[in-house]
Parts: sequence; C-alpha cells; structure tokens
Amino acid sequence: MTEVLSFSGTSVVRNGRAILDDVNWSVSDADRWVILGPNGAGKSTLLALASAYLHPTSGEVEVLGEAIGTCDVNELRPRIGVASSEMAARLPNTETVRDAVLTAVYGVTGRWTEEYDEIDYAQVDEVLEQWQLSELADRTFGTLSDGERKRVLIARSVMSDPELLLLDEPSAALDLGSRERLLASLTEYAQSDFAPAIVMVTHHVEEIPAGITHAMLMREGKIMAAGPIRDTLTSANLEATFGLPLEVQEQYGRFTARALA
Ligand SMILES: Nc1ncnc2c1ncn2[C@@H]1O[C@H](COP(=O)(O)OP(=O)(O)OP(=O)(O)O)[C@@H](O)[C@H]1O
Repeated sequence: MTEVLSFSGTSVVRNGRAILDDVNWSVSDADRWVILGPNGAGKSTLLALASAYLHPTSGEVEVLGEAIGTCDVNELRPRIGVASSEMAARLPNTETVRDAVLTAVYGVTGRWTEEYDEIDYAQVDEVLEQWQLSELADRTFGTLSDGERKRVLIARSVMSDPELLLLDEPSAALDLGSRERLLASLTEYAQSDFAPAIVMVTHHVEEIPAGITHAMLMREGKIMAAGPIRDTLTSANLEATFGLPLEVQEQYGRFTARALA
C-alpha cells in the first residue's frame, strides 16, 4: 500500500479563525473515502489542500509523496483528477463533450491548438463509453442536463489516469434516477482494480456509492470521526457531527439517515 495523502497537524487559518484545525489524516492508494459534515465544516478547504490548490497555514500536507509548499504544484496537479462545480464553471458551454474530456490531457479547458496523439483519442472514446457519454460526444457542454454534466466532469477527471481522484458533491442536485445511475457507475469504478484512491465530499449519506471504504466526519474544521466506513458512519457519530439525534441504517452497502422524532 502506498500513502497518497498525508495531513499532519494541518491547520488553515483565515481572519484569525482555524477553518481547518490540527487535522491528522492519511489515505492509501486502496482507500475510497467519503467526507461528510455540516455547511462550513471545512470539507472544501480539505479538498483544496488535497488538490494542491491551497497551502496549509501550519502543519504538513503531502500529496502523492510531495510536500505542499516545497514541490512544483504544476507537476503535481496533472496527477490528480478533480470533479467539482468550480471545474464545471471553467468548461466553455460551446465545448463538445469529447473535447471537454480530451483537454484533461493538458489540464486545460477549451480546446485550442494543442496536439493530441492517437492514444489520447482512443482513451477519450474508452472513457466516454465507460461513463455512458458516447452518444453525447458531439453535443456541446452547455446543452447538457445536470446529470449529464456531472458525468462529463467525472469522465474528465479520470481521463489522464490520475493517481488520486477528488469528487466534490458528484451527485448533488440530481433527480433520483440520474443519482442512482451515477452512483451505480461510481460503484463500479470504485470497485475496479484500476481505480486510484478516491476522496469524495457529499452532504447526504444516501449519496455514498457502495464501494466506499472509509468515512470522515467533520465539524468546525475538526475531524469528529474517521476510519472504516461501518465503524465511522454510526448514529452517535452523525449526531455529534450534525448536532441533532439521527439514526443511520445500512443496507447492501448503501446508507440512509433520518432525524429521530
Ligand atoms: N478565504 C476565506 N476567508 C475567510 N473564511 C473562509 C475562507 N474560505 C473559507 N472560509 C470559511 O471557512 C469555513 C469552511 O469553509 P469550507 O468551504 O471549507 O466548508 P465546507 O464544509 O466545504 O462547506 P459547505 O458544505 O457549505 O460547502 C466556512 O465558514 C467558510 O466561510
């Protein structure tokens, strides 16, 4: 097992407040993590560190064996796949689905004069097929439904065979059918031998695909609980994290949670 993420004593301070507070966490290449926590808990800040877009105020962050602050992030970032709403906002609406995925090879958005090899074209076709996008390959990004856009973002994030995959709310705002189809694809991907380490953020336990192995619960910049998912995603831990009595249930590797009356 190789360690792909290591946080030790990591804090991020903004306006005198620790928005991430003394976090110690490690992710190995076989892990698939979900991060949950109330609004403002620090989940996006954690992902920004993991994607090498933010430096800690104190403590250390190592990503794929490179220490943030001393390494060349431009060499590191292409090794990390990121699917987030920020990435969606950067993709031009006029870009075709094929090019929106293909341009991940150079880490750019908006195809211009870059040259691609046969192997890139073969790879893009394979990835589009894997994420059920082949029929949409020539459609422009701006004409897609929310569910289709989410698929494009994930396809793009896996296009260059990343060593670490970060998914920020991959199924947020999807209708039930689109969510379930996306979760089935994510489950298949997460359980495949070629998948990298995965860290996904979500607001709802119902949006955790089967195949996720570990969970972290955050509140006010701190880790409330972290470890193997069944040990971590307990009613007591969720109650402490979200501040109300909650009951969590698991069936067939999927979770549900509801407030206790
Ligand atoms: N640049 C900044 N300056 C000041 N405060 C910030 C800054 N960036 C984030 N914060 C604050 O840090 C806290 C954590 O933010 P973060 O976006 O990481 O939370 P989150 O768990 O992702 O929240 P959400 O679920 O709402 O997306 C929030 O209170 C936010 O307002």
